[in-house]
Amino acid sequence: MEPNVDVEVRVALTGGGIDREIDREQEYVTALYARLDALREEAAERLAAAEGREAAAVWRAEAARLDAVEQGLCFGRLDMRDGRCVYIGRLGLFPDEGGEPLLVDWRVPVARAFYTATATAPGGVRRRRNITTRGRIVVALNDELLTPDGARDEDLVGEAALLAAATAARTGRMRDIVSTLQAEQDQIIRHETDGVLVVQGGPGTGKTAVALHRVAYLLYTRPHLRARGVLVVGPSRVFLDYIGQVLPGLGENSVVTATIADLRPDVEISREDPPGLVELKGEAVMAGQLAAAVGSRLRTPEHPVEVEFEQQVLRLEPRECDRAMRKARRTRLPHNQARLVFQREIVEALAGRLIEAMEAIVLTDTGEALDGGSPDGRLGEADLRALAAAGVVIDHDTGPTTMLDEVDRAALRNSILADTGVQATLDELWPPLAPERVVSDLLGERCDGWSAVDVPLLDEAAALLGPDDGHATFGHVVVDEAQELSEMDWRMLMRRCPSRSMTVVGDLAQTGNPAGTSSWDRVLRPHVRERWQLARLTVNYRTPAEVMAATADLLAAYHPGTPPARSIRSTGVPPWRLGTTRADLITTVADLAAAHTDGQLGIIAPNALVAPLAAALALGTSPDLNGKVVLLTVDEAKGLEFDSVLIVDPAALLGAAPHGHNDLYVAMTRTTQRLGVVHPGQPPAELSALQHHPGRTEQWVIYWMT
Ligand SMILES: Nc1ncnc2c1ncn2[C@@H]1O[C@H](COP(=O)(O)OP(=O)(O)OP(=O)(O)O)[C@@H](O)[C@H]1O
Repeated sequence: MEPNVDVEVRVALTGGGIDREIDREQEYVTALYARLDALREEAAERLAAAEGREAAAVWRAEAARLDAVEQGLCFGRLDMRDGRCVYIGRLGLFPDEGGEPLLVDWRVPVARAFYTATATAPGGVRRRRNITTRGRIVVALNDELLTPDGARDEDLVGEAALLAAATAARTGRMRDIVSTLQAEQDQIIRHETDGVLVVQGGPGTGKTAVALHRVAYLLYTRPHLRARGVLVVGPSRVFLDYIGQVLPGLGENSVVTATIADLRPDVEISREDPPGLVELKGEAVMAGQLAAAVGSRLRTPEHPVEVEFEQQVLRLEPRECDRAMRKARRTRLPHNQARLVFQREIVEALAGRLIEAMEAIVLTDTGEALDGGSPDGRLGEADLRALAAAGVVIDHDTGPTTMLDEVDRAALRNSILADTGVQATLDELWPPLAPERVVSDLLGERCDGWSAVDVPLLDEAAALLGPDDGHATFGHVVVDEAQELSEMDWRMLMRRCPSRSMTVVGDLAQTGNPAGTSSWDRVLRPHVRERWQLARLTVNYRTPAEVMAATADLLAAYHPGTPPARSIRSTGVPPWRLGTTRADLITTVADLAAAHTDGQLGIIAPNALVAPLAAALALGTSPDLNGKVVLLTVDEAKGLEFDSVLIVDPAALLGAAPHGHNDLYVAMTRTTQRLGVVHPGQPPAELSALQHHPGRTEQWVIYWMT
């Protein structure tokens, strides 16, 4: 597809015309950087002056924000029909003396037209200009005149700049797209909902990019979120590393990024579960089972319980235990916290019994306690009559009416509580529990390490038991590759986000986790009922049309209702396959990798082949995103992209997991330019659309030629 630059503009921006325009913009951009430098200097001075005081943090953050916008400070300009000219950039800049802004922040309403104005709905804009800079130098301008006969493709704005970004070589780190955001993306970024916004879109439609820009937008427009915190959840550490530069590049350094497992750093993960178990452990019924397991540890005695305290035997009646238990449960506190209520009630009952016994002891007028009567020291009516007859004067008026004051009573309760016999009884009736114990008892497994899917179970147990100091909460949570989360993961995440303000992005056709989802409604409704909305992204900015065409059968077969995302470009290079033998598989991949020179190559292989391939390619078994060749599993490749992708043994990918077809789809859509598939034996039917590469195997370099 040709860049959609209006013909008039092409004419205007050729030869001397464009040079003059670039010079003019350079002057303006230079002035913007001068202003930025002045602000940086001021921030540095203020920081130095505030060092050691609380204000230092504010100035440190400001200095970081100003540093972050160095690249691409200004990237756009709107010429309005009313004659105004608005420069758009990564932050707002004002003249020293105040007045009209020199540069407006991309997040303010006036900047919105830069992303949404079209020839048919220009919104007061006459011309949109994309300004491309390298360092502080203006290197290109792309103009669109928003006249009725202007743009040809109403879906794409700033098309030349967009295509330049889409075809640029990848670096192993995601870049922000603030200068080329498209209208359907902008709409999501600025969506006003307070509830859950789900963004469903095919591969490469910008879901990750949009979610991260939405975070920057929300932090700008809802400043209270800075204090309450924003969490971005991704599928793997590799992925979080891949996206790690985007928010800092947008001036936002305060966001927490984590995988689900990272949210419980106290749990050490040392093993993997088979798919069947992963699926089982991810189901929401596990929460009910854990709650039932905790509840089943309470014991209401059928007969009185005898408690020994300081050589006395006290009896706790079943109804007293039952009452205490009901009172504790009514608090709806977690198990270990409700236990304190139960304990207080039981201690109170025992103390009451002792106090009653003590107060029943009758004193003489000289203050002596009279022994006798029943075994607990009580004197019955008959005893008293006998004593009176014996001439003992009982002091009913002046003698102390109670032996124990409040301090004595409190001391008595404390010593009951501290008594090991009493504690043993309490533990029997309402045992204190630890999450690890509850989970391992329920799973019936030896507790010899945890898998990643145990984490939400442990978190659930921690929440049931309380107090759970191990979890922070956030004002907004972004979930990327959200189709991978199990029902138990969702429960864990919802506990981190009491406000239920979330941006959830994913693609149901890419679900690889056997416990992942095939319905947004099913996973969200239990937590937010109707408070969620669906937005869609429809344009694929990553994968060339030729590659998407090769995935069409796969998508149609397994997700018949899902419309494919439309690629914005084609490369003219068809994806290819190469048959080999199992014996030659590793060396073939190594030869192909050695012949790849143009950009970054991602090799996506079944788990079992990672170790032998790593050895043959002299790579580590964990992916290194800085490498020219990156070796990864499909799980690790989720959300990532490479200039070229080589898929190894697709049949093994298809067969490895219940969602093998989705895994193959994910693997095929990671490329921005070229895709090759190496298969031992016959290719799987799902790849019938791929042509065998005509090249000869001794000329490996041909395979990557475009
Ligand atoms: N408006 C845009 N301008 C320039 N590049 C864009 C734009 N939107 C998306 N891209 C680029 O397209 C690529 C894919 O984006 P992203 O990873 O966010 O897609 P995704 O929908 O999350 O993909 P997937 O589901 O396949 O992981 C990235 O390189 C991103 O920078």
